[in-house]
Amino acid sequence: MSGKKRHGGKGDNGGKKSKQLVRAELSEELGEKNGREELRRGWESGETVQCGTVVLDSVPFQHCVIRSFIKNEEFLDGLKDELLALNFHDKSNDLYKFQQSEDLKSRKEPHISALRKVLFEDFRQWLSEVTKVELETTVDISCAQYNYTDTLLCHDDELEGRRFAFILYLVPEWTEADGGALDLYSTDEKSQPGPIVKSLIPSWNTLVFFEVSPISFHQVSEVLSEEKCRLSVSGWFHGSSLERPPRSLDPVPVRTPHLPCDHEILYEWINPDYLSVDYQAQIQEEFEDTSEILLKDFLKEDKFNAVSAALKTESIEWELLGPPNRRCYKRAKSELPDVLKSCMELLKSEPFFLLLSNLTGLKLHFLAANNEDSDEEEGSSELNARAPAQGENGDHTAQEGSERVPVCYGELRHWEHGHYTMIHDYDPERQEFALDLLWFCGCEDWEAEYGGFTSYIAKEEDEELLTVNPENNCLALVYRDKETMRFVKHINHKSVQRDAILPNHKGFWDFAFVYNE
Ligand SMILES: O=C(O)CCC(=O)C(=O)O
Ligand SMILES: [Fe+2]
Repeated sequence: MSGKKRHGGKGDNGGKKSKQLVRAELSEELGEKNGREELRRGWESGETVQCGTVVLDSVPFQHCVIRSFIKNEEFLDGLKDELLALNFHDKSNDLYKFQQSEDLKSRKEPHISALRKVLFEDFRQWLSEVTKVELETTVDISCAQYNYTDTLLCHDDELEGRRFAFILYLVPEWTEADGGALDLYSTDEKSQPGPIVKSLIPSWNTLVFFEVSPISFHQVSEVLSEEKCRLSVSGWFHGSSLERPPRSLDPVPVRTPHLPCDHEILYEWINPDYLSVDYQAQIQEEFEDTSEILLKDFLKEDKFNAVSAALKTESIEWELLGPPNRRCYKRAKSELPDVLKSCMELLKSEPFFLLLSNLTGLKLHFLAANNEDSDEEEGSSELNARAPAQGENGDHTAQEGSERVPVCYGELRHWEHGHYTMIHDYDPERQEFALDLLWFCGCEDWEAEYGGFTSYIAKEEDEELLTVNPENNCLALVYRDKETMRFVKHINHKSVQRDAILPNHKGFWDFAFVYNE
């Protein structure tokens, strides 16, 4: 007998006897046969059914809310204590920020064990009866804490074997103003999530379950309460998954070759330090080592001020981009005030492509490749283009013999509270070699803890390779290979305090361009 080993939690006096005393029971209403039959019919027909403490609904997808889920209330207090005594790990990536407990599958604490038993025995059977879905005995359960600014962005839960998701909330008095709602998204004809059509506010001893399907898009909205902890136990009942239709690819942005333009444009716009041949050579050397570089004070001060002023005071039309399982930020429409239009043109211009070649060693301009064969030869352009080291880094998938023309795509973006991008399988940016350019404006007093930074990670591993923090007039150049993905971290509620004291803007802006050799 392994009675010697004690498993921690408060209220656990280790003995076998106390374990047997701790029992969780489902609310009596769940035991009633008539109710169960009515719910079964409701589930089958997709109609909304309220049956005592149980409410079934199929909009926007089949889900159910069960209030007073566990009969013995005092059991829940014991459960909560055991859960809070567990080790929690900070989890943070493009999709979420919250704390997760160690796996609850084999924890021996009496209340946790009893909850597992009631969920995966009694309740699983109830669920099978109501939904007529055969469920496996697989135990898949953990505990989560969402505190101030934590969130789990839009996702569908789909993973082989998951048939129903469940969440049991152990929260204090909770209102809409506390955030942390379980939001359900509607979907369009291509099964892409659109607007949120239902928000379930968590409440003590309420269990929500829903069918995991290609349209079960939901999120935990950001917790806005600075004091309350949104504690929950959640997991999945497994069974055969529903069929998954292919997802739609994001439209590939139209990439264009450089715009012909006089070299004067560089002297008008760019800090002259970056136009010095020697300094460019130094930068290129560093870039070739690390594949990234930050160039501070990149634009001349008057240009930076002019762009800043235009962003803050001129009227610009923005569109909010989705779908929410992939991105949420504002992109400027093409009609722009003159100075911003000129700035966009600068970044697309031929001299700028050549400047980027000189700063990075990438072949973004034919002049940059001229002296490919000879290291001694100096470049022949006005800027003395230096030979870039033509590494193994080009994705030369173009048809053989045809010279590939370097291209770019760029947008002006506005980042505010609630905005983010996510890594996903249908991104045309996946699996390519590219030079990313970010140039920032409106970032005064921006803190990393607000989010909004761009994080580069190695595909498949969650390993963070590089973080680019927004900083005024700073140009970030990052060379991305096929194994590298990036996202912009969710901008959280802490940023709102800063917004409140800034005179004329919220969040920040960036010009985001991608260049391909
Ligand atoms: O806590 C919730 O309300 C939902 C959690 C969730 O969606 C998940 O863990 O996948
Ligand atoms: Fe989920």
